Amino acid sequence: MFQDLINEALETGRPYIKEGEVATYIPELGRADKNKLGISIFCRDGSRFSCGDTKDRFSIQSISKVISLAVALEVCGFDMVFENVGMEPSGDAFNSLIKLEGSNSHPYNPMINSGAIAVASFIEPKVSFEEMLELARCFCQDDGIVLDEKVYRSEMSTVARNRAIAYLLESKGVINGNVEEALDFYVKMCSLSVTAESLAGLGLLLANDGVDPSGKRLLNSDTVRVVKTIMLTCGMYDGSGEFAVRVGIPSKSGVGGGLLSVVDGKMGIGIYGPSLDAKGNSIAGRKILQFLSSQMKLHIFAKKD
Ligand SMILES: NC(=O)CC[C@H](N)C(=O)O
Repeated sequence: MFQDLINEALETGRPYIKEGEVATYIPELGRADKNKLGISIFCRDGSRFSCGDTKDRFSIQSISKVISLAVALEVCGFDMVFENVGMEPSGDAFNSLIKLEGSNSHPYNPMINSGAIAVASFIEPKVSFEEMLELARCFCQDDGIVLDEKVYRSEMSTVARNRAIAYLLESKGVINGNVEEALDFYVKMCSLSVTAESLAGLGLLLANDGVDPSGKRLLNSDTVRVVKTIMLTCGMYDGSGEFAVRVGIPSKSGVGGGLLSVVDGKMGIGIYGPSLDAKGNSIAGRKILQFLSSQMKLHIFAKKD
């Protein structure tokens, strides 16, 4: 029954694929097949449902900002992170540097590039990339996660804009360490290869207050609460407000086509759909989640009867 609903959700999203495009500003992402579509749902009771291209690997891109924020909160602490990065939606594109000029020069939030590059600079001296890779595997329950070297090299060859952001952050005193190391760390985190299933695993961890399916606590409760709140308000970039109204499930998108969603206390949802809308969010993914949210009353403010 639930499987039927998921199949139906996927088909509800599929017609929208043609209205979007795959990202091409990172050349390697332009090679993705725009027609791919898959959804995985991992529930707290241990049941798992999948439909479509849920085992295809793609780069996590901005969804890594969730992992990095969680690790930064654990390793550097709440105060250190939020003294340097805000918690407000920016209303601008994910790669914007407009609001970095002016009196309040801090990045608006950790879910956009400027904020995540700052967060990378906080973590990088304390946690190695190899350790982050291992953490990502644990959080997602997926030992198959590796650094996608092609995507990494491709992004590094077109990284000028993020490099500009990083140096602007240094000039404002937000980044104090080695800027190039922070940038490299950020791009490597974006280049982790995941599947819709890995994202469902990560979603379940967050839905379950930071406790993995074996009962082991991987993240503090406070960390998980903060991460989910920032996902709700800022996870879909300048589309976050409308998404919160229409779907109402804390989510994070990436330009690789991934979507991570957390139905609190219930389930983690992972979607792969590389055809993106103008804001860089999976276009079919949005529609799938909207369908599931209304059919299953998953909106955080859905009337419970
Ligand atoms: N929105 C995204 O997924 C952006 C991530 C990408 N690596 C970038 O920095 O541009």
